[in-house]
Amino acid sequence: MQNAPLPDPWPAPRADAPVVGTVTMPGSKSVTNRALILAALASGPSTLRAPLRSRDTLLMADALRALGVGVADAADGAWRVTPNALHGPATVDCGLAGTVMRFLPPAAVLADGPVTLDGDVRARERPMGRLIEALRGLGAEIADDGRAALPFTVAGRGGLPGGSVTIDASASSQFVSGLLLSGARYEKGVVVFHDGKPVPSLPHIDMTVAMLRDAGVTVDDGEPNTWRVESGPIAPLDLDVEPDLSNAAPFLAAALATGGSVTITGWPTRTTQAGDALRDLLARMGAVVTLDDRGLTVAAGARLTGLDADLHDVGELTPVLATLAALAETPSRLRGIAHLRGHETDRLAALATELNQLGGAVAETEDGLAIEPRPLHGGVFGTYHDHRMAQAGALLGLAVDGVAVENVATTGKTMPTFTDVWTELVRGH
Ligand SMILES: O=C(O)C1=C[C@@H](OP(=O)(O)O)[C@@H](O)[C@H](O)C1
Ligand SMILES: C=C(OP(=O)(O)O)C(=O)O
Repeated sequence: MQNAPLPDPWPAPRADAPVVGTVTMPGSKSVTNRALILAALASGPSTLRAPLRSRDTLLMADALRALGVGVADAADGAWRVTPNALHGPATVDCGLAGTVMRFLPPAAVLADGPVTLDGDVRARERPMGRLIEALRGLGAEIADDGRAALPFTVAGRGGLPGGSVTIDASASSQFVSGLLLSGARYEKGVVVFHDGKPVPSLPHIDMTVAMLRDAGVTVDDGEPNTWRVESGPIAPLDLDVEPDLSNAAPFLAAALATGGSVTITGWPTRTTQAGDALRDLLARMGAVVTLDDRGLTVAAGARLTGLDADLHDVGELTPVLATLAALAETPSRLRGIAHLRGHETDRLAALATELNQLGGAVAETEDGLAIEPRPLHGGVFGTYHDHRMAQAGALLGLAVDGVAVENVATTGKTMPTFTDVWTELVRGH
């Protein structure tokens, strides 16, 4: 049976007691979409167990299917991916997924015909130009309408010379990850040099490198800002997808916003996921953090203090951390996150606007946010098609009367079960 559509705006549940509970997160978006690309380019069929099924990953699966790859549901919930020579003509809907718009074009150059990519209205504004230029530098032909953004058409020729390329990846680490993920299938492999302001989200590039190595690809990342991928086969994957640690952020923050305690099951003891930084960041805000056999438990400490942190490496945690900071006892300063202006929405502007509208004192700085705690009041929290803004609104609603989240369904970008899991956690059953 189909679930009833969610009300819009969605009245966020208010916590009338400390939030205490255990949550099992669905699979990681970043791992799932990397695994899909690698499996599509591998030398045999792959199995991806417990993959994330959400808008971003279903769009990636559909994109690969459009190119001739088999992505089939297995009885145990796994995805079986059967690679194939990639075919064009094909059209790809990137939605608002950075991982689709940045990981798919470097693979589409291997198709034997044209591949046209487009996405949501906002997707046409997300940074793409440097990646398009880099692919052209490696021998690809790409036709755009002069805006160096979506929509554009990759003239697949069944292969790419590859070689060395210099790219300014300061707008998104995904430019580098995209080139590395497909680089082993280029005739000369790929060497990517970054030249520009520091690359954000480096743990995500580490994840790319680790997953390539697990698939038998030789990668040298020993020099800063340089990544070398040797040409060669990609071994089939047999992978258990880790839980999504970034999507765990609002659930863990719920404990701190309400004086409670939340456990996320299956938290990996070793991971390249950026969300692992929550252990340190939440502890710096006063949480008691325990990683043991049950998973990761975050419990409220004596005080919820503000945070002074550089989030350059873990920018996707910002909407939840900024919202928690607005509920803290002392001011916060979040730095190193100018690139968030090119995310699902301009997240710095969106957070300042929405928190201030409910009584907050949030100022945009050149590279982040300055947050002064203030008593907040209810109202509609706008989300700008941004799943993490919707999570932020839900978090605020735990501690502030009368918060309603506009278009909470946008959480389906990475967690279609968000409102169900959230409501169950808050209600305690
Ligand atoms: O490669 C990835 O899976 C991601 C990289 C990061 O992108 P940026 O480097 O554009 O911030 C991150 O914010 C995004 O949520 C996922
Ligand atoms: C920045 C994000 O997504 P994307 O993969 O679309 O860039 C995010 O999930 O916070």
